[in-house]
Amino acid sequence: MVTATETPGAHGEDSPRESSPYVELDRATWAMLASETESPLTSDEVARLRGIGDQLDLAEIRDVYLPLSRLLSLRVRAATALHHAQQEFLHGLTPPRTPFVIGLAGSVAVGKSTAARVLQQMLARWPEHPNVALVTTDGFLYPNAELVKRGLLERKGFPESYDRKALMRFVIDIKSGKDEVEAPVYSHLVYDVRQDQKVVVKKPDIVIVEGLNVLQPARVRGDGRVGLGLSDFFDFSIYVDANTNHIREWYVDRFLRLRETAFRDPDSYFAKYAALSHDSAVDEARRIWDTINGPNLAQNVLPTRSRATLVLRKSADHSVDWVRLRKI
Ligand SMILES: Nc1ncnc2c1ncn2[C@@H]1O[C@H](COP(=O)(O)OP(=O)(O)O)[C@@H](O)[C@H]1O
Ligand SMILES: CC(C)(COP(=O)(O)O)[C@@H](O)C(=O)NCCC(=O)O
Repeated sequence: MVTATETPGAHGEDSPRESSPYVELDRATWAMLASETESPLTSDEVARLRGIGDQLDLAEIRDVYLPLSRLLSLRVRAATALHHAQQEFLHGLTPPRTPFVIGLAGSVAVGKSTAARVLQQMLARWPEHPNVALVTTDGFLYPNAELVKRGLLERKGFPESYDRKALMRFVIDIKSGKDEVEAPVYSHLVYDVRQDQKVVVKKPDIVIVEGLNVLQPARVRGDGRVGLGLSDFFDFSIYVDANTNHIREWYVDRFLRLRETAFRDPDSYFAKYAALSHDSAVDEARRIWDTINGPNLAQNVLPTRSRATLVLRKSADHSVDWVRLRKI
């Protein structure tokens, strides 16, 4: 028997206490949901998936990601059955197959990319859906030259810094079952979109779309009409969450580590920071956080959390403390 908090309770703030659409489970209760399933990843594989500063070990895989991959696999199977039933009803008016699309949102430096890579690997081990693609939305940022033209270079990551039409087209093409869909690629090293590179998604069973703003609702147009938003095409969505003060510390710590590694590359946009003293580097990282990533989190990212099907809440050491699931 699994016992859980019926309302968002101490951690939630997104809905009234009665008839909450959410159920909140502490880590131990969530872990029990997959207690009889064997973890498909070895400790070497887990080490390869770990991002800078992330706390990811076999216990995290077993307690947090195994129940999630079971739940997702169950939902993929149900979605496939529903698609087939509807296709029969519509006499083939719908595409013969449509991938299961997972949106994965959260702040800069919260560990979205590690969570997405882990899920990709774990979901690919299920024989029913071996082809799991991962696409990050940073490829859809406008190139720096265009951001400069629009006066948006200091707003990288804000909703308006993306080519939202192209991102929407990409997800619609994926959901329409196109055999091959291309996405642009962003390089953190050069801090810009790579004009010479593309990622090709071929006949995927599952696509994970990871990015800051994937849960943003559709915009109201000038004439008052509301179109479709990206998340209207998601079969499931995940928000990676943590206390904002912790995320700010993780961002600064990561900046200091990158200063010892990636920033040393002469091609790095941040090469100018490699020579900074420790204290000046901390000041610079805090400045970037306090002027760009922090305000974007508060104004655009965090307000979308209540839209997620699942919230993974991390504690100060990066391990997931509790999980909140939309139960209806
Ligand atoms: N300036 C940088 N140079 C090299 N790699 C970076 C830089 N900034 C971020 N990264 C890497 O890019 C990935 C995505 O980072 P980010 O968008 O902050 O999302 P998250 O930390 O939630 O995965 C991470 O693996 C991070 O380590
Ligand atoms: C590239 C990002 C906007 C993240 O994009 P995402 O993949 O979430 O769409 C972000 O990592 C970033 O570079 N922000 C700008 C400020 C900074 O350098 O941290």
